[in-house]
Amino acid sequence: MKCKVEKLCGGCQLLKFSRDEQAKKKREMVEAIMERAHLDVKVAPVVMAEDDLFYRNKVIVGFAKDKSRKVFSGLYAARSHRVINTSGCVMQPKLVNEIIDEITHLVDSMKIELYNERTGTGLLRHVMIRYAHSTNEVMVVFVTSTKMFPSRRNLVNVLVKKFPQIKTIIQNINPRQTSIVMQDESIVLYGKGYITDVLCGLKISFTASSFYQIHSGQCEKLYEMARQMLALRSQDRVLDTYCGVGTIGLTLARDCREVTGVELNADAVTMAKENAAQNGIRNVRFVAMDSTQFMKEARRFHQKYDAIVLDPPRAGTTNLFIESACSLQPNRILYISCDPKTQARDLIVFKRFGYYTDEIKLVDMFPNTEHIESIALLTKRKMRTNRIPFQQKAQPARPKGKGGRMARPANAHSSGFRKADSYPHRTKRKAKR
Ligand SMILES: C[S@@+](CC[C@H](N)C(=O)[O-])C[C@H]1O[C@@H](n2cnc3c(N)ncnc32)[C@H](O)[C@@H]1O
Repeated sequence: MKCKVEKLCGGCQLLKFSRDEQAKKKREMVEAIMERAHLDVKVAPVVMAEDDLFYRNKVIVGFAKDKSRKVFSGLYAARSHRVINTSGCVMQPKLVNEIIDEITHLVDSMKIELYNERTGTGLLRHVMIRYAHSTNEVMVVFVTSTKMFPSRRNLVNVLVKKFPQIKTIIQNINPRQTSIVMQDESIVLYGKGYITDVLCGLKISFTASSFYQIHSGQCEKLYEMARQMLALRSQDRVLDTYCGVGTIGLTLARDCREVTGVELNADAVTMAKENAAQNGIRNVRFVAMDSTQFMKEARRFHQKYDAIVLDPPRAGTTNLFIESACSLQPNRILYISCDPKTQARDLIVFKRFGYYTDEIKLVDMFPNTEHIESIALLTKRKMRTNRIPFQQKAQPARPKGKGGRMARPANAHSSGFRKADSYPHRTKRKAKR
C-alpha cells in the first residue's frame, strides 16, 4: 500500500511492512518492554486485523491554506502543528473521507475563517468525525474558538442533505490557546448529540466527548478475549473501572451477578446508562466518579468484588489506584492497556501488592502504526514480605462540615453506597465493639 504523504504524516509508521512483519515487530516490542521492566511474562502472538485499512472510526482534521489561498484539511505532520493534506487517507473509511472533502470545500467556498494557533484569532479550529461501522451512522463535530458561528445553519443543511448518514452535528467551543482539541461547552446543531453502533451484539451509543475504541472489529475480539480470560461465574460481582460508555461491563453482564462501572466523564456515564437500558441489561449500574475515590469508598463500605477490570488512558493508572484496587482483594484483575510501557510500569506495582500475571495478550487495535493493545490477567499470589509496598503520604485534614461530619468537595459525585450496603457480618462486628 502506497501513501503519498506517509513520510510527512508519520501516523502509519509500519505501513511499509507486511502484516506478518508488523505482527512480529509489535510482539518483539512488547517483549522488550516487559524484559526491561524485569517482568517474567510470556507475550502471546498478536491477534491481527482482517481489515487493516479504512478502519479508523474517529478522525480529527485541522485546516490550512495552500500557496493559492485554497483551503485544505488533514492531520498534523509528525511532532508538529503543521497541517498536511491527507485527503483520501487509507486508514479512514471512504464515507468519512468524502465528508471531510465536502466540509473542506464548504469551508473554502463559504469563506469560513480558519483559526490561527499563533495569534489565537479566527474561528474554525478542527473538525472531528466519528463513525459507527455497523450502522453507518456519522457524527460531525465543528470545533470553533467562539460561540458565534455565522455560516453554521447553511453548513448543516448542505451536509445532512448530501450525506443522510450524518445523524448528528455538534459545535464544540474551544476559546483556549491549547493543543487540547475539545473543551466542555458543546451545542447540538442537528440530531440527538450521539450516534449508535452495534458492538458484540449490543447497541452502543456514544457522544463526542466519550471514548470508543478506534477499530470496532478488533474491539469485539478484545472484549471476547477479556470475557474468556476472566471466566466469570454467575455469582461474581465485577467492578469495571475507567468504563467509558460501559462497553466492557455490558458485554460481561450476562456472565455474572452484577457489574458496577465507574467513569469520570459524566457524559459517558449518561450514555452507559442509556446503553444498559436500550439493551435491557438490568444487572449493571454506572457511577460518575474518579475510580480510585470510588474504590476507597467501596472499601469503607466493605464492598467485595470478585473481579476488577481497568482500562485506563494511555498514561496508565496511578499507585493509589493500584493500592485501592488491591485493598478490595478481588480474585482477579484484568488490565487492558493501549500503551505497554505504562502497563509494564503499573504491573510492577501490582506485583508488590501480590497480584501477578504470567502472560500478556496482544490485539492489533491500530494496524499499520506502532501502537498495540495489550491485556493482562492478574491473580493474587502469596506476598513474599509483610512490608507495605509504599507508605501513603499524610493527607491534610479536611474541614469539618455541618454536624461535625467531614465536608465533601462541592463537585464530588456519590458512590451510591449507604450503610445498608455494608456486608452484614462486618456491621455486626462493628456494632459489638
Ligand atoms: C481508554 S478509555 C476506556 C473506556 C472503556 N473501558 C472502553 O473500552 O470503551 C479510558 C476512560 O477512562 C476515563 N477516565 C480517565 N481518568 C479516570 C478516572 N480517574 N476515573 C475514572 N475514569 C477515568 C476516561 O474518561 C475514558 O473514558
